[in-house]
Amino acid sequence: MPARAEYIWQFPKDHVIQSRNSKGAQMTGRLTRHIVLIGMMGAGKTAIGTELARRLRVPFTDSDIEIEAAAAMTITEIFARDGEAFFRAREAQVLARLLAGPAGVISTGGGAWMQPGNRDLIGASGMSVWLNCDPELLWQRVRQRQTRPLLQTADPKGTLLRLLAERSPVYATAEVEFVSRAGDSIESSALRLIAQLRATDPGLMKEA
Ligand SMILES: Nc1ncnc2c1ncn2[C@@H]1O[C@H](COP(=O)(O)OP(=O)(O)O)[C@@H](O)[C@H]1O
Ligand SMILES: O=C(O)C1=C[C@@H](OP(=O)(O)O)[C@@H](O)[C@H](O)C1
Ligand SMILES: [Mg+2]
Repeated sequence: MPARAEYIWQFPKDHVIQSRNSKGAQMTGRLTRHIVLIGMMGAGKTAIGTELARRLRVPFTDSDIEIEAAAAMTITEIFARDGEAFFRAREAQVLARLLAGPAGVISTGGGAWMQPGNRDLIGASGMSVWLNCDPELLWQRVRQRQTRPLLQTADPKGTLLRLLAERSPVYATAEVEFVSRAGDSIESSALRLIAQLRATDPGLMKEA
């Protein structure tokens, strides 16, 4: 039995177990591996991932939401109190735990794919999908919200563009690239993504 703090990070909380159980019957046999959404802040990993899982009737998890639940703190509070390195360690633990669970849609935080260990783990049991998004569209989506500590700088747009430039070559190593377009709704993006995933891997979704 791990110490209490490790237990909280590495194992699901009760509500996660229950939501998985209640959806388990629907889901069994439908996805042969996880669909793991990666990409920049504002690309729509959380929004499109939620809709994708709803349409596929598979469990949806988001590593940021899981971290916040385990810590009983917001991402902003975790960064402020414990720093980015602490957050990255927790993120890796949470991802490992989600990847060990039943196949579903997992939305990651924008920095998760930058860690080689995370990429290896995701590749072992999931299909990595890069939500690629135009820089201006990213900025329009993230500028409204103060929930991303990495963008709390004197020049948040410049920071976003710098991070995007640094990260894009690594994001591009994902198995699938999905281009998120300005005119598309979340719903139409999810439908287009399902079609693309089916075409990429016909064995990914098994009919129930
Ligand atoms: N077509 C779209 N695809 C994705 N997100 C969209 C779209 N249109 C509007 N949005 C909004 O943009 C934001 C995307 O943020 P989010 O899903 O949190 O991205 P991420 O998890 O990648 O940081 C959300 O507020 C979402 O409602
Ligand atoms: O890009 C990043 O390094 C981060 C992205 C955020 O998630 P979203 O990509 O869902 O906004 C969150 O994990 C944290 O603020 C760090
Ligand atoms: Mg998100």
